[in-house]
Amino acid sequence: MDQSLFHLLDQDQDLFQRKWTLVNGPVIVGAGPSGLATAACLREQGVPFVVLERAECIASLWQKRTYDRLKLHLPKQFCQLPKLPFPEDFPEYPTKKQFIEYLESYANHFDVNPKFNECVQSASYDETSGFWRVKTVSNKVEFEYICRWLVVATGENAECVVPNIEGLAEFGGEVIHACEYKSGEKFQGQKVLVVGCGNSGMELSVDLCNHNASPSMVVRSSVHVLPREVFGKSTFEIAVSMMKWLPLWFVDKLMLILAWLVLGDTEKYGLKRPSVGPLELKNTQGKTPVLDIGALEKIKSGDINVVPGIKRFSYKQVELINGEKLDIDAVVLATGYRSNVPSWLQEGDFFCKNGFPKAPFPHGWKGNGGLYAVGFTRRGLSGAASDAIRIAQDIGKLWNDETKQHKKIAIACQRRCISQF
Ligand SMILES: Cc1cc2nc3c(=O)[nH]c(=O)nc-3n(C[C@H](O)[C@H](O)[C@H](O)COP(=O)(O)OP(=O)(O)OC[C@H]3O[C@@H](n4cnc5c(N)ncnc54)[C@H](O)[C@@H]3O)c2cc1C
Ligand SMILES: NC(=O)C1=CN([C@@H]2O[C@H](COP(=O)(O)OP(=O)(O)OC[C@H]3O[C@@H](n4cnc5c(N)ncnc54)[C@H](OP(=O)(O)O)[C@@H]3O)[C@@H](O)[C@H]2O)C=CC1
Ligand SMILES: O=C(O)C(=O)Cc1c[nH]c2ccccc12
Repeated sequence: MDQSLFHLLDQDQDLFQRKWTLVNGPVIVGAGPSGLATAACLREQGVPFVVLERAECIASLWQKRTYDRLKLHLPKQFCQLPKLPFPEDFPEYPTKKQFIEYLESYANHFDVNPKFNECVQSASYDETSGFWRVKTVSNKVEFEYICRWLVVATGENAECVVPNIEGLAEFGGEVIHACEYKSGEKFQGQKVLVVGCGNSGMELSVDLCNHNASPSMVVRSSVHVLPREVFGKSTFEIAVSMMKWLPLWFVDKLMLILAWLVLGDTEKYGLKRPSVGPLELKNTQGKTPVLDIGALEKIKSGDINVVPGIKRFSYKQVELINGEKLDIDAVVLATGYRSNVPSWLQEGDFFCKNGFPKAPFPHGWKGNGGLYAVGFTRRGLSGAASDAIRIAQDIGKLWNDETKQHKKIAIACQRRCISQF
């Protein structure tokens, strides 16, 4: 055993109570697209790894916490993971079911077998030994993994944001977060308040209309709505192509002109635009523009009722900041997600309090002491794919160097033993 590990064992009696594993290679926390992509790239280089996943399946965000009608909203070439493209017969915008099928076959193809139902409780770096200690709990049993490299792949959407709005506890009707919403079927005939107007709020409002419910959607500040396509071509793709030649601010201006030509003036319908352009806002604050797939039409027709911010809830009612009171049967909180990294990673240099790396893109993938982050660049699946490639290359090189050194030491020891006989 590596001498430095004795130091770890000496200082912690607890370790003997827990089941512990010395991992040859990195531990990857999270088996979503980011964790799977990193694992696949490591597999290609022959580097062993362990993937820890709190759920009982891969891609739990997609399998457990998204609604039925969900489709990828960027064209498929921007959503595939490294080294294995989507099947050719997939449509331009794969459905959630197709995306999950792809991820399952991706994990099988690269022989990625995560340890399921293992929620990472803490991870800390031991300076003296240069090892990470990753503690998990599974069915009340504690496990510990000791490794040289730690890859954080728990995602930008690890936990739901549930705002504390006055009176919500007294509301009396059903209150769910968007991550629990599957379909509008059970809301048929009901008046539903959708809080939030990001992609979730907009798409759930459309789904509610399609199931004969009456949604009112809260827009408390501002939102950029862009058409998903312009003259049959993906708006996102157009923006990516233009950014090769033009500065971001200029592409933003062109996007807003295109949006105005296709959608008209959205402010007329209560959808005030932010003062910062859509791509700059995504890059600087992580706020994703809405790619419209039919919500705007339903807003224009009045099927989706746009309302301002909330003052307070009372029994089966909401009071808005303009003093208006609405009778409602249910509330869907489409109020977004957050990272959970600060709750388990005991580290203060690399990650901010908000659970995202401190260093701006493209520097936020590698920290000190063998720490890595994949999927935190606010660039969706394509951002996660490029992080994964970089991280696997970096770890691959270090792992190969260390493995060669260990082999040399082993051979030297063997020679010494032989010469002593
Ligand atoms: C509704 C929705 C639609 C989206 N659509 C698109 C799209 O079309 N295109 C696009 O590019 N992006 C899209 N995104 C962005 C999304 O972030 C990515 O699609 C993708 O899921 C990110 O992958 P990830 O692996 O980084 O995170 P996740 O998919 O969230 O995976 C993280 C995994 O880590 C696990 N985990 C978390 N904490 C722990 C812990 N403490 N211990 C162990 N395991 C843990 C989770 O259970 C989860 O399985 C969408 C997001 C949402 C919410
Ligand atoms: N088809 C697809 O591919 C889809 C992709 N997604 C992606 O998932 C990610 C998360 O999206 P989403 O779930 O929409 O979350 P977002 O973070 O994008 O949006 C949250 C919304 O909730 C509002 N909000 C938060 N708190 C309150 C409050 N107290 N009162 C009123 N409004 C509030 C925010 O308003 P404010 O701006 O004022 O803070 C904002 O409008 C995004 O990256 C998105 O693109 C989501 C759905 C579908
Ligand atoms: O859907 C998401 O959450 C994404 O992050 C995808 C995405 C990455 N960059 C963008 C820019 C504009 C719209 C969506 C995205």
